[in-house]
Amino acid sequence: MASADLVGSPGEEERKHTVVRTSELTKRYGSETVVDRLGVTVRRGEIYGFLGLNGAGKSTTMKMLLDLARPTAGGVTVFGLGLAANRARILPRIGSLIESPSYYGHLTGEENLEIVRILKKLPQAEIDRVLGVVRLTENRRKPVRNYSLGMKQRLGLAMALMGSPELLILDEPTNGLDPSGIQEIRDLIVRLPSRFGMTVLVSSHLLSEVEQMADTVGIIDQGRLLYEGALRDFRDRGWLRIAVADSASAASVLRRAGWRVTTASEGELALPLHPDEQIARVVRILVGAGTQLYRVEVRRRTLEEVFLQITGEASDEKPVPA
Ligand SMILES: Nc1ncnc2c1ncn2[C@@H]1O[C@H](COP(=O)(O)OP(=O)(O)OP(=O)(O)O)[C@@H](O)[C@H]1O
Repeated sequence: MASADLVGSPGEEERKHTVVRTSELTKRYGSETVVDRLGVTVRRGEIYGFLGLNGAGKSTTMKMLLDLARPTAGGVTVFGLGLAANRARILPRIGSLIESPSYYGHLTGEENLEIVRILKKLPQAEIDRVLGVVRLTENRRKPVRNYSLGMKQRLGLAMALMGSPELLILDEPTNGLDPSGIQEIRDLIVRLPSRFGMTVLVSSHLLSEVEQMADTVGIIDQGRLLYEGALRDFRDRGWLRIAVADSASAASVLRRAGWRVTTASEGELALPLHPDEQIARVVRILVGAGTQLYRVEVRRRTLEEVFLQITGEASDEKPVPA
């Protein structure tokens, strides 16, 4: 049975809203499982941040989405079509930048794009368009070997944008760039859905980066999907930090009253975030028990804290109540 057959038959809704869906997607190299029954869903018009430490399986997954690696098991649906049986219909609608861009250093940016243009049978004007999008118009006649790393990466992005693909798959596009290069690439990516109606799947091992670009995040570790959801949901979750003179006795006062409390550090309590009325109750209980209360603050979780918690590396100094 072809692996695509494992993917459920896509309905009209699926076609409309879902651009990529993987089902039980698995890749093994020898005895090593590098992608493990992965089920991700990328929706139309969103920027999906694929986040994981180095070696988590991001590149391998992206290669399977582009038919550059064959799944050991499971399937991939793109634009509502099973990839295994519909490569010729799907792949021309995807642009990609996997690892570092391939270009000829002795040719100019324009000449490199000309090669892609001929391969994809696109009109001449497409070169001008993508050069404009990535802001390389002024440097179009320079040999690429004289480009900065950031310019080379923008050229790679321009190549991926040739022909206005509906889906763009970018593997660590800011890797190795300096802060201004990172900013440039990030700004370009963020605007793609609204400017061109594109859907973007972008991987990163940098939490701060995903946080600044993505609508949805998928966290992968050792080939497994640990979390998939709106980035907003992470930010909205948080906890209360209460600074008191004696945290041990204040914690036992609250626990006796039925509250879930952890001692964040000497002199500090941490509670899950509650609505304001409940915070007022907590304060009343503490003050009523004679606690010296110095400060009550709401702390939002950073993506990094969420990530550390999910990957089981959270330290005890950073309690993250559910
Ligand atoms: N062709 C291959 N043969 C054998 N093992 C491979 C192959 N490609 C990748 N791997 C292994 O699969 C695992 C996942 O690699 P992958 O490149 O997908 O991770 P990643 O999350 O993209 O990380 P990175 O950002 O470091 O590329 C790694 O342990 C890697 O060594």
